[in-house]
Amino acid sequence: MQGETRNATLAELGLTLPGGKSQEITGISVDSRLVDAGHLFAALPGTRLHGAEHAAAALDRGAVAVLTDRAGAEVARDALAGRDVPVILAEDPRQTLAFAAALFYRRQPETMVAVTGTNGKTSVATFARQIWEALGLSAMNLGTTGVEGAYAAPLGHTTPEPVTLHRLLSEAAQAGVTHAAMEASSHGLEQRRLDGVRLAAAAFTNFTQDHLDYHVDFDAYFAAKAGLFARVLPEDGTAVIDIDDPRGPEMAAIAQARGQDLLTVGRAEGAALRIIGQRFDPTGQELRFTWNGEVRQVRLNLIGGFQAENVLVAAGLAIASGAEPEQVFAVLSQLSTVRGRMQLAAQRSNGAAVFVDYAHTPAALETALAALRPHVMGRLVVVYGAGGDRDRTKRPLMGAAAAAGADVRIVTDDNPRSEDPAAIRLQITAADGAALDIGDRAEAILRGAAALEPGDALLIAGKGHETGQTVGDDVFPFDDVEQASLAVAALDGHIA
Ligand SMILES: CC(=O)N[C@H]1[C@@H](OP(=O)(O)OP(=O)(O)OC[C@H]2O[C@@H](n3ccc(=O)[nH]c3=O)[C@H](O)[C@@H]2O)O[C@H](CO)[C@@H](O)[C@@H]1O[C@H](C)C(=O)N[C@@H](C)C(=O)N[C@H](CCC(=O)O)C(=O)O
Ligand SMILES: Nc1ncnc2c1ncn2[C@@H]1O[C@H](COP(=O)(O)OP(=O)(O)OP(=O)(O)O)[C@@H](O)[C@H]1O
Ligand SMILES: N[C@H](CCC[C@H](N)C(=O)O)C(=O)O
Ligand SMILES: [Mg+2]
Repeated sequence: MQGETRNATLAELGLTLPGGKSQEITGISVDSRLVDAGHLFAALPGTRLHGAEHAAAALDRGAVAVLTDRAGAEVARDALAGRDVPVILAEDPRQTLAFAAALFYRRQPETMVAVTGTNGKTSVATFARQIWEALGLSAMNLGTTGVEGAYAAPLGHTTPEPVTLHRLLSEAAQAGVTHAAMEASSHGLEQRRLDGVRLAAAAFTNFTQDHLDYHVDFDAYFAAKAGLFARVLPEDGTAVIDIDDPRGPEMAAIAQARGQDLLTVGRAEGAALRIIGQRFDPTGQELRFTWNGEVRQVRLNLIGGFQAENVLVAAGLAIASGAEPEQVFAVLSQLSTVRGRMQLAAQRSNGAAVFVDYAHTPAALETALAALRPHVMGRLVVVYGAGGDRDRTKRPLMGAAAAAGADVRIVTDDNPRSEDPAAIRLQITAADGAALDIGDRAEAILRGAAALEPGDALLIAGKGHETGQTVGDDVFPFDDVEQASLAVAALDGHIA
């Protein structure tokens, strides 16, 4: 289905031309290769080049107007010379583009929320969608796992660029979606990709090191995330902040300085949604929390202490955007995890559980194992590996994390890509000498599941939701969740 596209004048998109001239456009493109006749070409400064270098190509493909900055106009001077094409100069063309795209595609789900933070974005956005669905609303989430829920579509980015984003929001709204939760990646915020979205509430989960290849330093990375509250969320919006994170109070202060309402989450005293107790069992946890001082208790069929924080942040977003708190708390027991993130994939007939998680860094493996431990009375078994053609230094660190966190370890292949798989495994076992080395991932999973005694649990780490294994240039179908079921069925004689 097409979004509510139309021909629009630049003036309708908030783009004024010198001399009050008018120009109609049929679409907007940020990439010259995607320009069609009648498009506005947004020539943006990039990390590798200025989009204005491709202005000539965009015009050849039929662009009728160009949006850029001063530097871009300079770059495109020759290309534009002699062509009667209006150029809109903007201080911050990415933000101008975001606003123009919002006006061009017009419709958005009525109630929109966004979540930022280093970890937990996909989980929070998914839980928010599930809460709304359980309340009978037409809802979706948008992010790393694509667009999911009442409207579905694949995505290439966690936070898509504004043209794609607003086309999807418009299509979804037209399909009847009224509630949407989106992930705000730090790249997306920095590049103003979601500046045109009308948010009722926004959330912050936590802040740890990541993406320092893109942001110049830690402070710049924090500033990008803070932009969600300092710039994107309007003053009448509500900020939902996890104040347990060391940077949470700073984020809350930024929101308050804008006059936004604050809904705090965490274990810390004073949190509006405050975790006061958690009891873990093999398939989930009992969560005790207070809402404005009043005690509640709910069952969460979710593994990992941190999921309670994600759930309460999602509940905070639902409440902040208009849902009835009592109704929200009543549906929390129905929430299920994001695919491939601490997902219960199968269970042996002796009760031992098999989990699949996407942990593919030393810190993530450490966190995943530590989060599983309180759920497990017996031994923790882990099947893990490391991808080829990726950071080699993480391999021994992953070995050390597994050795420290799990009782029984099997090192296997992840996505070897162009590397020798056995050599990758050796670099891991260098730091985990007691681990078994079984290259074939299906066999490793079978052996891991076979080792499970009552009360034990198996974590299959590294590939999460992935559905293929890349060996050389080939991608073979491979799904950890499916392999876990097959292994358990083979061992116990039934499909789990
Ligand atoms: C680092 C980064 O975010 N780059 C984004 C940025 O591209 P860039 O600045 O590198 O672009 P460039 O290659 O220098 O080109 C400059 C401009 O010229 C245009 N161009 C380029 C070539 C051409 O022939 N014609 C043309 O018009 C490009 O579309 C671009 O607008 O602007 C482009 C258009 O908006 C984005 O597609 C591109 O995302 C790239 C593909 C990307 O991989 N981004 C990742 C890192 C990202 O955004 N990830 C986050 C999540 C991260 C996480 O949490 O894990 C996400 O939200 O997905
Ligand atoms: N609140 C949290 N605190 C600490 N770790 C978390 C939290 N939530 C999730 N994680 C860890 O981060 C992993 C990824 O979770 P999720 O996909 O929800 O995060 P994300 O922010 O969307 O990540 P990405 O930037 O990769 O899309 C989980 O598998 C888990 O190990
Ligand atoms: N986005 C990450 C995912 C890694 C997942 C892991 N299964 C691997 O293949 O290394 C990367 O490409 O480095
Ligand atoms: Mg994500």
